[in-house]
Amino acid sequence: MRKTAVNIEKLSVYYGETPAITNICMDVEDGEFLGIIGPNGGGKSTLLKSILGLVPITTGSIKIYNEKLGKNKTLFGYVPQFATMDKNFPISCLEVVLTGCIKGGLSPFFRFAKKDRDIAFDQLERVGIKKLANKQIGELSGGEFQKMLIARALAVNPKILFLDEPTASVDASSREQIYDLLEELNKNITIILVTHDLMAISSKVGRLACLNENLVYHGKPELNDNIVNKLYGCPIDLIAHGVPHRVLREHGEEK
Ligand SMILES: Nc1ncnc2c1ncn2[C@@H]1O[C@H](COP(=O)(O)OP(=O)(O)OP(=O)(O)O)[C@@H](O)[C@H]1O
Repeated sequence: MRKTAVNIEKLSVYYGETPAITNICMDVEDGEFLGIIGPNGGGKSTLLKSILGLVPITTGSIKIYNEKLGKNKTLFGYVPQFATMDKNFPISCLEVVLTGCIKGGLSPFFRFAKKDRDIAFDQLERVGIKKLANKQIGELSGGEFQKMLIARALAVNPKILFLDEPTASVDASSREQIYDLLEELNKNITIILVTHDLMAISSKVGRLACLNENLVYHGKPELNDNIVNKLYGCPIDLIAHGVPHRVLREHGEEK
């Protein structure tokens, strides 16, 4: 039987008086590829950040490999939303990946060890962009930029990789490459992916969590009308396995 990588019990997170997620109970198995979907503001990023220990839990608990949260952050790799990084910042692709190797802060004359540079090069190779190591990040395409962020997250040799909308700003071919890369990485790493990409999700992930403040659905990546309506509050075009699954009603259209 597989170990439980993440165990979430009755989790609620409030920002002040505002609930972001309420009463979430969910397990993620070791080696799983979990997709999290839901409408804007549905609490997806908050769920990721609470597992990562980046936002305080209001009530409930999270355990990582059966240990209390906070004891084992080194197990985590995190690819944040694209928009959170300034592409004009003067830093090379390799240097960004090296920041993933920093442990315990920087001193004034800090230099990366050769070992760290080797790790960074290895991770760039793993994601297929080693030749771009010395390029400034402003010169990278959207897809290359995302691969660089994945390489940075891999530099800590994580057991669980968290990604927050890694395909949001990339073209169709880069999106496919990123999903192929995640599929390959999932052979050794548990993956938890937040996405709005319903087209890809059903064919790529092992299980799906649908979040709209509450956990609306958690199970096989097969969505039906009922779940979609509960989740988004309106019909949407849903495409599963690359084939039009069904065409749902337009907004405002009568039954
Ligand atoms: N730092 C914060 N302070 C106050 N409220 C916040 C904060 N971060 C998120 N929220 C609120 O919490 C709720 C959930 O937000 P969250 O970003 O987790 O949703 P999301 O599903 O990731 O959204 P999106 O798909 O738009 O990225 C929203 O109502 C949002 O406005």
